[in-house]
Amino acid sequence: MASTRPLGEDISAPSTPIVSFLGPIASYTHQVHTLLQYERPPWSIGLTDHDLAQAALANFEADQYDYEPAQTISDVFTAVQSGEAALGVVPFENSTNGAVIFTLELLADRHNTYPDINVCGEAYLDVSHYLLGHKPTQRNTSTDFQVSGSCTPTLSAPSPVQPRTKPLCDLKHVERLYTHPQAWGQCEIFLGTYLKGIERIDVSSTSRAAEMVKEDTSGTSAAIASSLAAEIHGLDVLAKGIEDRPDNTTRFLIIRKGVDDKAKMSHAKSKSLISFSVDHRSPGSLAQVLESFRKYALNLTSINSRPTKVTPFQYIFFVEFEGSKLSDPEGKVKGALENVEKHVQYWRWLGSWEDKLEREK
Ligand SMILES: O=C(O)C(=O)C[C@]1(C(=O)O)C=C[C@@H](O)C=C1
Repeated sequence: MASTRPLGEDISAPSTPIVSFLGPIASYTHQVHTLLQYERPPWSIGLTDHDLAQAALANFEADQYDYEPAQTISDVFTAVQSGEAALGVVPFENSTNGAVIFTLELLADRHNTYPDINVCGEAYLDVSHYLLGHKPTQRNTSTDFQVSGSCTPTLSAPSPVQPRTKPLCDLKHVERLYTHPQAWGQCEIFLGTYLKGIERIDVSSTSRAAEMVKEDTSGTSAAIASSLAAEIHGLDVLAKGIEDRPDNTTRFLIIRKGVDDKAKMSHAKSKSLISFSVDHRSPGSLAQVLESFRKYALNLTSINSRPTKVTPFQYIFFVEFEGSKLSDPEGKVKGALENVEKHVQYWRWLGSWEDKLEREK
């Protein structure tokens, strides 16, 4: 996608910086842009896939970047660490289903594969999942197609939770489902009501799931993906808005290589992320790390952990807090991090960026 031109001494440097995202196009990572959240806007009809990719990531000022789909989240990290991409977009957490462990695993960086990766931004995207596939043919249509939209009360579950939506057609022909592993947990009520027991196959992204359903000519596969993926792949919409909660939102992190010098001048409300490990034999060591933030009145916004993979049941922790290491006029972040350092075996600052969460007033 990108053309090249000499830039200083590095003749291989691309002329237009690249944004790497989890592809293929029409993944949610690709749609970190409000215009394409739910429907493809009228102006986009007739655009090529490449044009769409350009438009969808307009969060990054579309004309200033080229956008390149990566096959996995780790490919996004590799593209940024190698300098091939100027920025990368990776999912970090979902409001219904929690942390995206693939991204945490990469941020844990146990073998120092991504020493220069730095989080420089975040974006929130409302995620509405569609069930995509092929409408049943006459051969596999059930004659008694009815959808009540209600779960049958049983002795163990006398008041089952109701799905928010009903299928648009009979789903009896669906024999297998594809999606990104993060999406199952966002649609459990619908799946448990209408597609209970159907085989689930994990794939690298929701848009790849849609591609695979398109490739399966038997018509018996379905994907959980975006409405944009339905349009791009010409798939039938079998159900709309199948997520369990109307406020289903995914938070994406924007990563870059090295620190953004411009961020040093920012006075915006910020967040920062660190990773660390503590000596598990020493009681209270984690509490002492967390106490550092209380001492400097820095609000914590998330805590996660992943196994160290050195000793079973020992963890690498991730703590996110309000405040910026890059713009810290009162020295609160500096003070807290100096304190953290006293109580950890190892720690790493992973970045500070502008807080984009719209909080309820
Ligand atoms: O598969 C995609 O479309 C993605 O962008 C990944 C991803 C995720 O990993 O959280 C993003 C948003 C949805 O929550 C489901 C999947």
